[in-house]
Amino acid sequence: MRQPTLSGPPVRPLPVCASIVQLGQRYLHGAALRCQTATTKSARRTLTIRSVTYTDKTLTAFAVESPDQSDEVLECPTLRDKLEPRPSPWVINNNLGGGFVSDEDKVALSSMKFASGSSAGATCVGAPALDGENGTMDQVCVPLPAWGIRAGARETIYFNPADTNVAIVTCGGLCPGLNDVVQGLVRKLEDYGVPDGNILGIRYGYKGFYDRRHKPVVLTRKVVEGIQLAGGTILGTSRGGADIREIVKRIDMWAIDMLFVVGGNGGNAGAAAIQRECDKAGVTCSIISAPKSIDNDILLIDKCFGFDTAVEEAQRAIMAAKVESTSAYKGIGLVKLMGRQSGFITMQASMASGVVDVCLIPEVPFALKGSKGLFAYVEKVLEERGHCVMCIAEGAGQDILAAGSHHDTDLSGNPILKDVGPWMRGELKAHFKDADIKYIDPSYMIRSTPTISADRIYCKVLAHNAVHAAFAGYTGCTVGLVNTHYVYLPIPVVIQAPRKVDPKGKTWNRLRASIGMPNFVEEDIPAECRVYAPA
Ligand SMILES: Nc1ncnc2c1ncn2[C@@H]1O[C@H](COP(=O)(O)OP(=O)(O)O)[C@@H](O)[C@H]1O
Ligand SMILES: O=P(O)(O)OC[C@H]1O[C@](O)(COP(=O)(O)O)[C@@H](O)[C@@H]1O
Repeated sequence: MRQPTLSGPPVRPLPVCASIVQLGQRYLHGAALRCQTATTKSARRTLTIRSVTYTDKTLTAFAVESPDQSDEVLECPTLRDKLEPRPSPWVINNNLGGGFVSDEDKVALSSMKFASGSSAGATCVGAPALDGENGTMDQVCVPLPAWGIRAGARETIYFNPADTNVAIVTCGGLCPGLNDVVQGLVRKLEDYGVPDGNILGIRYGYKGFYDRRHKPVVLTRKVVEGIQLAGGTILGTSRGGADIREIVKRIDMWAIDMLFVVGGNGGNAGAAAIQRECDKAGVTCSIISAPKSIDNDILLIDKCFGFDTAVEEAQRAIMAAKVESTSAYKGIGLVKLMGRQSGFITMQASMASGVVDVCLIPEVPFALKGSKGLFAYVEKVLEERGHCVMCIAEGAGQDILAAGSHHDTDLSGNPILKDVGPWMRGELKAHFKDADIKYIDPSYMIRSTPTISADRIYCKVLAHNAVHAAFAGYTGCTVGLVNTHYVYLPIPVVIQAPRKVDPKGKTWNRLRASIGMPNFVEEDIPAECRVYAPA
């Protein structure tokens, strides 16, 4: 495995405060970044943190300090020293009677205390601070403080709503819930008192800031009425084209006070870069993100919006595969789902369905041939059950089908993978001559659907909390659900690497146990302990 390369100034060990892990050029921030931690405002410390590059095969987990031993908070930067404090418009009725969140409120970033590293699913127990010199390179343990900032409406705000100009942009691939978030942002901004005409929707992603063909549109409560009922994004989205200096020029020119970015790892890297450029150029604009990823690959947060909808929608394809495969002699139903480097949709959709026999994800390598290989197992399933349902993530098996070949990248720098679905169908056909193989690829159908109720609520709360964050004067900050509580997190912390399924974790283990699936490579688990050992 490739070793990390370090950049930035000489490093001293950091007891708290995350290090920035970069994935190749895509997340290259250049200089070392800074983040702040504090127990109290007076004790606020600024720590220089270094830049580290890991391979995208590395699993990143957080070594969170124990809440009973530390008061340290993972702080977000603020613009407060440049702004005038003023009372929230809801002070008069104590926020409709619900009260306000204090800046001193905090949420524990970890709700687990493992007895030891041998507890099921334990990660980073007793891990020394990150880096490649310590620990394995399979998992990087990034140290984090015990607490995060609690999200929500503050009693003191730092922008005058009547004079506030706002921009909203959606970036990257589609995901259910984009319209819900846009609607939630606009409604909450108007609730604060931002006037009609002051909220701009940027068209087709970041490039909409400066592409003359796509002028921004004005968003009002009326414009966003009912948009949550449709999939996609009314603003449009795109990959690539994030010219940060041009974007900051427009932010300055249009006197934008708040920018809301609805994006994934890439869009958030862009948001972090915009925040740094604003800082450098002396432009006072609060940059807040709502983390979006259908792959569910944002670190630290419980899940991304739209993920539950995607899992739900995937059921239709999996059920079709079940029906097709059971209706044929030696039927194999093969479903490919999205997931470039993270197999969350495939794993959870397989688990939910109760009909999947084989689940393949990018995080878990497999061999096709040999006594412990995939085909030997499918043979056994066909013999015993008469049919086989397989669910495969788009990033699975790339080490076999793309071995030695070069990956092109899309406009945002994401690898364009070899298409595992048709490849797997071909391999199955060649091996199982008399099997009836039906292949289903519902990828874009899944990402373009409107949200189910749970996601609809999640999107609203994320959007509302994003608006509260901006009015509270935070910047460079994202909103996420952590252990079921809403938290403000510094953007660089959650985009250090894509979040991945832990092959040794409980969720993957639970799936394997429930579908009775072995690993398809030699493994160090004793034979008698394997869930299923093909002869
Ligand atoms: N490291 C980066 N710095 C600045 N902008 C970036 C970076 N990575 C991606 N972007 C921009 O963010 C936008 C969305 O990125 P992309 O990877 O396509 O989707 P997502 O936000 O869903 O991960 C694109 O316009 C892309 O150019
Ligand atoms: O064809 P597109 O639009 O480039 O998208 C394909 C990719 O987008 C995703 O749906 C999500 O990607 P992002 O999070 O980068 O937007 C991946 O699962 C998939 O590999």
